[in-house]
Amino acid sequence: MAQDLTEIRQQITQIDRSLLKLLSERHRLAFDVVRSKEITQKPLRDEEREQILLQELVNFAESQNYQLEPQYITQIFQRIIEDSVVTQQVYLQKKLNQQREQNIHIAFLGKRGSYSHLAARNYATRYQEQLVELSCSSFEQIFDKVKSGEADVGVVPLENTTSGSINDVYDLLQHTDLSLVGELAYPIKHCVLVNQQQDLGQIDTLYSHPQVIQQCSQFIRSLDRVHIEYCESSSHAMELVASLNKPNIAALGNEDGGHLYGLRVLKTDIANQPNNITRFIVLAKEPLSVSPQIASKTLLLMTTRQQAGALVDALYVFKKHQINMTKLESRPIYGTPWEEMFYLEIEANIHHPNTQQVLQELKEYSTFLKVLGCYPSEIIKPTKA
Ligand SMILES: C=C(O[C@@H]1C=C(C(=O)O)C=C[C@H]1O)C(=O)O
Repeated sequence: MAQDLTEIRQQITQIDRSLLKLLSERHRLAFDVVRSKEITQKPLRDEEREQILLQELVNFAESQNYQLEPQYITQIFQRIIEDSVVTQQVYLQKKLNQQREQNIHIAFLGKRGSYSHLAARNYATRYQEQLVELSCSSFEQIFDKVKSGEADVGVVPLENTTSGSINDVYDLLQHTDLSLVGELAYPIKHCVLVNQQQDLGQIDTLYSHPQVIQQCSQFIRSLDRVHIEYCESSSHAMELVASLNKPNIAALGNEDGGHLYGLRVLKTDIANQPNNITRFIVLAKEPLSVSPQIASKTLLLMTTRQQAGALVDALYVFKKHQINMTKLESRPIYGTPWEEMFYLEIEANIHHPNTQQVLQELKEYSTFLKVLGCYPSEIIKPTKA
């Protein structure tokens, strides 16, 4: 006779609790590890150890006949390792930058429930800090709030895996005195949110932010003649749809935000690209010190001479010093037609002598060069088994 479902579920709950206890024990060991590395000055990340560990776990599971897919084991442990690496990074960074306040004031775009709000919360929980939320109506306002000291940090989106670079933010970076102090990747999961029990056929008007509309263009095209109402942010859209309370309208936003406004999810996963991730950057008034034990990135602003091969000459400096470039972006310079400002993100710590040498050499090929900031690489690339 089959076992009673309630009993089986009780067993599952017990096992899950045991798993949680073990995860917590492993999490705590990350602090012992980082304290040991503080003394030995070893880099926090050791991809060789990670690879050996993953392979051993897969082999062990097979030898024990655990009936678990190698890919499943790898995925779970990649996530566990990521937690360990980030925990160690945060520990070192907090020690190095002790001026960080406990009650962190964070400025972000949109109201409660916006992606920027959720990303800002994510950043604050990483550093286990109390969050005072400062909702802003434009990117410019976020920059201003950080500049005036009203906000300790501002969280702004820089690029998205579907719609690409966020030009307005790049343009603001061109003229700012603020420093980049962090980055974080936040998965964007758009859905259709409604007030009542309606179905998709009844919807003739969609409310959302232009970026969201762009990222869901294929889904929107698949609908019959819908009208688009552009909003300041997806949270404005959700709030509006909730207050209008009409059967023919819907907001495109995220599930958590929707719950906040009492909306119901009508359809999930509507983005053109399933892997829809936004990379946010964190801005502060003062630059951050990044421990040499942590993998870090630096964002540079640069203009080159108006001559053939000028950019190639500049880029060659990175190749010569074996510095990996993670992003190259260009934007027009206002008031100077046809000249471009280049944004270069490199895997390097600004304090490292090699990076300082690179900056020296770059001066020869550039007409303007500015360091926008150096920050821990918080997007941990998982090691393959
Ligand atoms: C825990 C360590 O730090 C990092 C995290 C690892 C893990 O979680 O297993 C493994 C190697 C390092 O990248 C370690 O060095 O052992």
